[in-house]
Amino acid sequence: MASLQSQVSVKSASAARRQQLVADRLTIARPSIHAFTAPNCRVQKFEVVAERASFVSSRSACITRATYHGPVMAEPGAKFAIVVAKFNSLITKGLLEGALEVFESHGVHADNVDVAWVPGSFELPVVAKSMAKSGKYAGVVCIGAIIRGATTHYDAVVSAATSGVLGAGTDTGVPVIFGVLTTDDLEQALDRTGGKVGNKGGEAALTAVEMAGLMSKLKAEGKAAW
Ligand SMILES: Nc1c(NC[C@H](O)[C@H](O)[C@H](O)CO)[nH]c(=O)[nH]c1=O
Ligand SMILES: CC(=O)[C@@H](O)COP(=O)(O)O
Repeated sequence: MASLQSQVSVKSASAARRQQLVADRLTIARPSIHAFTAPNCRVQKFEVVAERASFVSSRSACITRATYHGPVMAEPGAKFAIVVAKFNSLITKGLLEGALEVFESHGVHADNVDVAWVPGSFELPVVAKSMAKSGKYAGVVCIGAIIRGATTHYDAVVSAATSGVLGAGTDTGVPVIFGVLTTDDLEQALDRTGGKVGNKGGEAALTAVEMAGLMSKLKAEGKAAW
């Protein structure tokens, strides 16, 4: 497609030159025009100087893109699971409360949220994946609090929990949400458990509602594999 500069130059070119440029351009452009003559697409007569603008406007009139968003309210009857680590339970109990409150305020009845307790964040993935694979839940929230200690054990647990929770979702097609704090100290964790940074457990629950609704829409239109 010719640049805007060359289109402007066409106007000032001699008549003969102008005819040649038009012929060249329409030859170049014609295949593109045919590409957008869909049944509902009205192909406008292209005036050479304004050709590019007309082409773009005509093209945009022919795009029928589908766009999907997840909802903020859960579908009626949708069930969710929360897998929560006992380690650092001072924190994880607060994160769990935040998640339960958000589920309740976003259309998920308390009876439709199952809670499974595991020893530590390292154990979150195996239970999360198993529950996701059961097909009983629209989404699974994983809650943990990994707080750095004196050794590199922190890194091992963070890595395992992160990749494990990710895999539980991608392997099953069920949204599995990472509601696991990874902090340098207790204060940072408290700040994210209803403190000045909010409640990350509640945020994870909201993400679960949105993702579950999105997957439901995509599945309904045959656009999600699971
Ligand atoms: N240090 C933390 C742990 N460590 C325990 C592991 O998660 C795991 O239970 C153990 O290695 C046995 O497999 N877990 C946390 O959730 N948070 C921590 O800070
Ligand atoms: C995240 C951990 O595993 C960590 O809290 C354990 O503490 P430490 O490294 O002092 O053994």
